[in-house]
Amino acid sequence: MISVAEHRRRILETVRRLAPQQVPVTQAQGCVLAKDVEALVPLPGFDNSAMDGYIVGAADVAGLPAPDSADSAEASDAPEGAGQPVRLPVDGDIPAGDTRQLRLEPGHAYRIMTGAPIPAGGDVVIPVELTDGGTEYVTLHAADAPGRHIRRAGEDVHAGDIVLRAGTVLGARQLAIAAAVGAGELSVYPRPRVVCLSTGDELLPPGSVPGFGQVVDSNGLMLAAALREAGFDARAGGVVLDTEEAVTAALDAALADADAIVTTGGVSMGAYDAVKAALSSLGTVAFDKVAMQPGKPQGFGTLGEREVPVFTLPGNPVSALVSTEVFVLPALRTMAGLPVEPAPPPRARVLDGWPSPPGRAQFVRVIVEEAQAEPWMGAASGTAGPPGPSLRSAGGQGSHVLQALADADALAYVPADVTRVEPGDLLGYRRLGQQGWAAE
Ligand SMILES: Nc1nc2c(c(=O)[nH]1)N[C@H]1C(S)=C(S)[C@@H](COP(=O)(O)OP(=O)(O)OC[C@H]3O[C@@H](n4cnc5c(N)ncnc54)[C@H](O)[C@@H]3O)O[C@H]1N2
Ligand code: MOO
Repeated sequence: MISVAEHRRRILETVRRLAPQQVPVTQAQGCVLAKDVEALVPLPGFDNSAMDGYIVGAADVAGLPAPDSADSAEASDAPEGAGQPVRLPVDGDIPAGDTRQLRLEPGHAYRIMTGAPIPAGGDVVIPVELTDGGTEYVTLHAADAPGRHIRRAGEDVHAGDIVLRAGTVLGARQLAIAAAVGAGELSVYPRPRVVCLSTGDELLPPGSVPGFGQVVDSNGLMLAAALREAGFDARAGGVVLDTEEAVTAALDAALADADAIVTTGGVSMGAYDAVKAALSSLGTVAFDKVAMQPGKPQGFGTLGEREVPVFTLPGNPVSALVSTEVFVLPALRTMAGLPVEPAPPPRARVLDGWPSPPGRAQFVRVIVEEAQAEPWMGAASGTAGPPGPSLRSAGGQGSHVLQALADADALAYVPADVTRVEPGDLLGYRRLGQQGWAAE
């Protein structure tokens, strides 16, 4: 038997980051940038209005009171005539998207909308609330200092600025700035494409009601979904019969476009273990017993000229998912240019206890009990944080037990030398089905 760490090391020493590709900015979500993104244009791209209102020259509104003093203007000791409303002719509307390069004449106004370009000669925007809202003529009651309510070209980003650095993971906010500064395509490490093959004569496609001796292929669906949840382009490749020929043909077909292949089933000691049979004469896949529960029978190697990594996982559903979390996801993250693990695993105290097999690391399906369900916006700043969460077993820990797997929030890790977990013990755990990677 080899250790979990040894098997992981062998996998991580074999897989390589995929070659960078140019992809449209609309398809780059979740990818890691391979090159810095430089702004083609400044942000904002032009001086524009932050309010719906009127754009006027500073000299025309110099005598108006500031908005917050408008009500008390008459009582002030301002000179005669100061504070009186100003009436200006309105030369037209400037809506957002107006590409005319307009000039504002002294003594005139334009009605202007939020986001619309400021005409030459315009100094200050008077929000519509401080006016009578006129369209031919407008009466203005108050005015701010010049520049107010104008968003200046380049105040956010200058043309030529690096807005995103190579290595950044492209999430929603990063995609927004890349698109805003005019990027059409980005150089990224692509998301690995993965095919998940389910081997077994007993398997029926999802949607079937199984008869005696039959089992629905839940693995293909589950693993492809888990990999997609983690940000990869995974698909279930369907059921493959337990013959060497069927497995060889399915692997050949998957090799056409997959960057990695995951199989489940057919890797233990059975007389019909077709995956072992097919791969013994193909590629570099080696089969090992790994000191873990569940997930003991494992195979890994590469296939074909592109040296596509192949993970042959055990067929028991819990074993397949645990193997995916422990071996497949770190490998795919490496191929995608991401850190091997999304973040250091948190640790929490165990509420109950359970036995753990001697000499094997145990991956336990657990419920994470939050100590305090406080909405994040309700937390008062400057006070001591709430106590951390606790862990309890999600139920049956057999490698066929789907209910506890479905109910669990996380996998807790019990080192190989521990034979019993006691209430109050501290265990590291990893949330299941969670995204949210941090860039290095
Ligand atoms: N004599 C021994 N027998 C077994 C050993 C061993 O060391 N000596 N190891 C056991 C362990 S541990 C595991 S894990 C399993 C792994 O077996 P295989 O990878 O060969 O998987 P199968 O035999 O094909 O299936 C096991 C189990 O899982 C169900 N299964 C398979 N594929 C799917 C699927 N796509 N969706 C849902 N369920 C699936 C299958 O029906 C079986 O019940 O071997 C032990 N045996
Ligand atoms: O190792 Mo198997 O994966 O326990 O059931």
